Amino acid sequence: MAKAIMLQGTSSHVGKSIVTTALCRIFFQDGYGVVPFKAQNMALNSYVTKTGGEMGRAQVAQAEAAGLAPSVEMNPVLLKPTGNSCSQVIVMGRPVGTMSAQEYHNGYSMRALTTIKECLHNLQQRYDVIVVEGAGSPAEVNLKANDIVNMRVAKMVPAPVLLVADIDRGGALASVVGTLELLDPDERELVKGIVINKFRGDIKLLEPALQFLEQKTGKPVVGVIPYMERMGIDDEDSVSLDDKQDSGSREIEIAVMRLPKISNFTDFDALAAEEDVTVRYVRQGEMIGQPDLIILPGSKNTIEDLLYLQQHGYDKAIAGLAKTGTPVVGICGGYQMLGREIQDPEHTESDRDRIEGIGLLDTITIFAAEKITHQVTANVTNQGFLGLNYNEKGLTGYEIHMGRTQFLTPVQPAFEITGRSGQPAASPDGVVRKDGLVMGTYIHGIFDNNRYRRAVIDALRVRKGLNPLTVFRDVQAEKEESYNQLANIVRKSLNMDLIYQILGDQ
Ligand SMILES: NC(=O)CC[C@H](N)C(=O)O
Repeated sequence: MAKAIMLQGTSSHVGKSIVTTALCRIFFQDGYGVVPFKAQNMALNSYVTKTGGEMGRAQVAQAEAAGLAPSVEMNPVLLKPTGNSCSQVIVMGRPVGTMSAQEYHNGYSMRALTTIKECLHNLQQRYDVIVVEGAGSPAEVNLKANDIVNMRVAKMVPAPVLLVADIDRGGALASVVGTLELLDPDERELVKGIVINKFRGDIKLLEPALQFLEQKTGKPVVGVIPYMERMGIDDEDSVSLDDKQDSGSREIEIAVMRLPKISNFTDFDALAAEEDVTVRYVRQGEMIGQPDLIILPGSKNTIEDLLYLQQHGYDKAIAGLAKTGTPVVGICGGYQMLGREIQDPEHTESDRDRIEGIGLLDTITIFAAEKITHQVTANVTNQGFLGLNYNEKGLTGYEIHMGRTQFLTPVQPAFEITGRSGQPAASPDGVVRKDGLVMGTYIHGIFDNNRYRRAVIDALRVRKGLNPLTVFRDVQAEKEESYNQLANIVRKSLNMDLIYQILGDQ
């Protein structure tokens, strides 16, 4: 039977996910069979497992840190907000419907608890340590009755809890004391320590505050973790996307349209980490400017996001720039938008039956109720995007979509899908427009393919009269390195003896 430890926060975005990831790697380094768990996640930045199940990305990073292949048991419930206070509810990797917040909290969430219990039970049988993550704050007294992710889970496991507070924003002391005050006595009893996260400054100045906290609450401060710059580790939700800094001013500028319902924004992280690339998110009201490439990202609600582009004149701006030679890439929802029309006869995403697309590709997309979620492998043969003549076998990525795209005239596909969820496949994917300036694809994560990413960037360089760069980055190896670095920092910052003692007391 596994031992467990749970990270809960004084509010969202205090850094629970990253501390959970760090603990997963620390226990992994120390030789334990460790597994992450978060009962319910709310995020549009999802991932597709080997068997085609959808789950939150933070648990994927945690699984990788734990040396495991991600599986939906680690995050049995995923809520993907679609707009109008509704979410698509994913249970064990598959969508079970779109529900309003009311329907979910007052009717459905408690039913999901049985699944959550089963997953926990299975993981407890198979691993030595479970690192459980909560969500938001456990002290939302109005939501507590239907909570399936914080204290109810802690009691179910049962797991000792570390309460994480963000000191960077200020108010950390009050939020720790206040959170503990609002918990029921048995819940408060489960909290075994406090973690101060995102600290910058002089620790000497903080020390009296730590003593105060220990005296006031009777709980030990388990550690103070320094503020860490982004370490190339996947974030949980689009709150973090808005915190992302554009990556400086480098030779190649890629403008990514910041759609209100952007999904899978991790598609662009590997581009942003290139030394010669700036990824600039074009937020509402901002100009697109004169980038070297425009990317329309994936979207949980293609029609609403296309309407957003139209309302702000971005559709015309993109079409205008494409006309004067700026290359455009659309990924998944962005690919759908680039076509002539999108139809949603069953209203799977919005109330509209149809909407006119940006019209850069000769395609039409029709939404179907059945969702396609697969990890894919793909080949690319003579891909002429940006005038390249690019060939590579065994590219990897994943598909998450309800829409099916048809070609109105014969087109040059962008990729050839050769495998889906481990089964052989043979189907064309996407389009490269004849002039090589516009490309659409359903494959998320396509720029995580190291050689392909570099080829596209180098083609952009050549268009600008710059020489190609002779660099090769292995983003997967870099990620591994980031988990180790993270673990080193957190190990130094936390009293690991105390954490092992808390684990051992179970
Ligand atoms: N991941 C995406 O971009 C999804 C696009 C669109 N919402 C669909 O389901 O087809």
